[in-house]
Amino acid sequence: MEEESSSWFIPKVLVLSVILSLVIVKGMSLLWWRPRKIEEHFSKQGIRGPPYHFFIGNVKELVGMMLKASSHPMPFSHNILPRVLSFYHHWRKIYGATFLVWFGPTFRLTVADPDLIREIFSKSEFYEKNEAHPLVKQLEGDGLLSLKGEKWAHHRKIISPTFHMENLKLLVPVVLKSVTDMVDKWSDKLSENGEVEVDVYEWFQILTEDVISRTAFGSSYEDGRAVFRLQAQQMLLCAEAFQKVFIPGYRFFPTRGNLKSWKLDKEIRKSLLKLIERRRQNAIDGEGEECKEPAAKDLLGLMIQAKNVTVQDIVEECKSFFFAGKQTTSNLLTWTTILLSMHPEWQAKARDEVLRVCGSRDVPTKDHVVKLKTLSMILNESLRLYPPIVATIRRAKSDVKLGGYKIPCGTELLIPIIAVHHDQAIWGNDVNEFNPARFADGVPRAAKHPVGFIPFGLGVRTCIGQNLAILQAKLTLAVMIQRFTFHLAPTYQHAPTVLMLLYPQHGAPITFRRLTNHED
Ligand code: HEM
Repeated sequence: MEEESSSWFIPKVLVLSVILSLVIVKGMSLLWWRPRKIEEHFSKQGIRGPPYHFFIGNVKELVGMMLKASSHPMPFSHNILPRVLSFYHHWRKIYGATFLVWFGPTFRLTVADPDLIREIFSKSEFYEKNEAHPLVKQLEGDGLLSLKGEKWAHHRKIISPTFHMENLKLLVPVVLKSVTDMVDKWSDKLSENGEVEVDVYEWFQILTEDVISRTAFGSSYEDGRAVFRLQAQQMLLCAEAFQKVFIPGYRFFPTRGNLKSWKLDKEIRKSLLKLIERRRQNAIDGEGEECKEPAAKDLLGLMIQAKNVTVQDIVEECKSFFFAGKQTTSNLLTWTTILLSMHPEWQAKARDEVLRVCGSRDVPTKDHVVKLKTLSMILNESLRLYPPIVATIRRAKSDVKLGGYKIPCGTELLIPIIAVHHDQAIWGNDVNEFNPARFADGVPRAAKHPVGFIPFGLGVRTCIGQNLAILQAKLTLAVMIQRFTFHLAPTYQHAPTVLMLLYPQHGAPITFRRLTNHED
């Protein structure tokens, strides 16, 4: 009997030790041997970078640099690259603009040469979007932002009509309604001397949430807003988890945060199902009725009508929309307001134009918007100096040649958009100056290279919402400029920082003063 059990025991131990050895060999290969090979492969081509450290790569130095840079505010200057992407700025000085950096055992090649960037964006058959961090994925949803292949193409085709200029023009009155509601609230807070201090970073987020809700849900706006509110709560939970140490599989543990998030997920799904049903019913009830005003096409309506789209697809696209459209646009508005506060001469130029085109009391119309050229130049210069998305990543789908470099399959290419926008070779000696006049002859003539300006990305995966963002920004700024002059509040601290997007670390307190010709 004893003999029998020990004869079982030996093979078991053997199998276990073989498995363990295999795991160790695989682990060592991934964490030690492969990084050496990759470093060697690139070093033969003249590409170097900070040396790989076992398991953590360069994360420790990288996080250390970023934390140090954001530990105190900076002077009122637009030379923000050293603060915002300190690791890139630091290692570029040592290794040149194209270098290898390790995010744990994942390696990324930085690419800031505009010719190479054009090649990456134009050859989407060789380069795909990389897999986002699981928590970011939870935030951004499995929608347009992250989908790939046929499903991405199908969704992009369905959703595109929402963003055609003709459709967006139909949204102008509702956007204006949200904007005027906001500035009316500021007016109500004016002190006796006609001034009010507001943190525009907070206010613009509420505004853009409102506009995104209308674009996404159209006539179901009220119910849709409630869904977005639930999503916002879920995002907060994700953001909290993001700041904790990352444990693989953590999101599957029944922690308090995860339980809350799963409950929210259920509620979101339930609310959306109800919303879709009501919308379908309204469409049936309304068939044959004469429509007085043409209604703008919205994400929900288009997706409900489309073939091969499930409720889960709609849930994921809503997440994607909310994530991609809300804070990007509110950050553009925030940085532009800060810039116009720092540069009163440009604020005055913008005001002259707005008053000339729209008058001092009338709200801007869709026809006015195209005539606001100075405002367009200001927005472009704001997007150049303070791009809300500071970098993007692509992944080589197979072994591929990029310029003269041999890029192995799986290499992640990090494109530091903000570094391209702050490159003296592309923008000239005044690269760090706020000079909207450089865009006077249009975007293609502003820089020495056509790929020098890429705030919305490039190629097939370019931002689908850019027209909406610019339209909303122009309308908001036009109304603000018409009613108030503004400057930085004494408590403002200049501290551009990245947490997924470029945002003002200590908020954006701005003092608004009512314009004398706009006293109601
Ligand atoms: C100032 C505002 C905005 C900026 C700076 C911005 C920037 C970008 C950039 C750089 C990309 C490309 C990312 C990449 O190639 O990896 C992108 C993609 C995208 N953006 Fe925007 N965006 C803005 C506003 C919006 C708005 C308002 C929406 C929607 C309501 C939106 C929806 C999207 C979507 C869905 C994608 C993915 C497109 C695809 O892959 O097919 N964005 N955005």
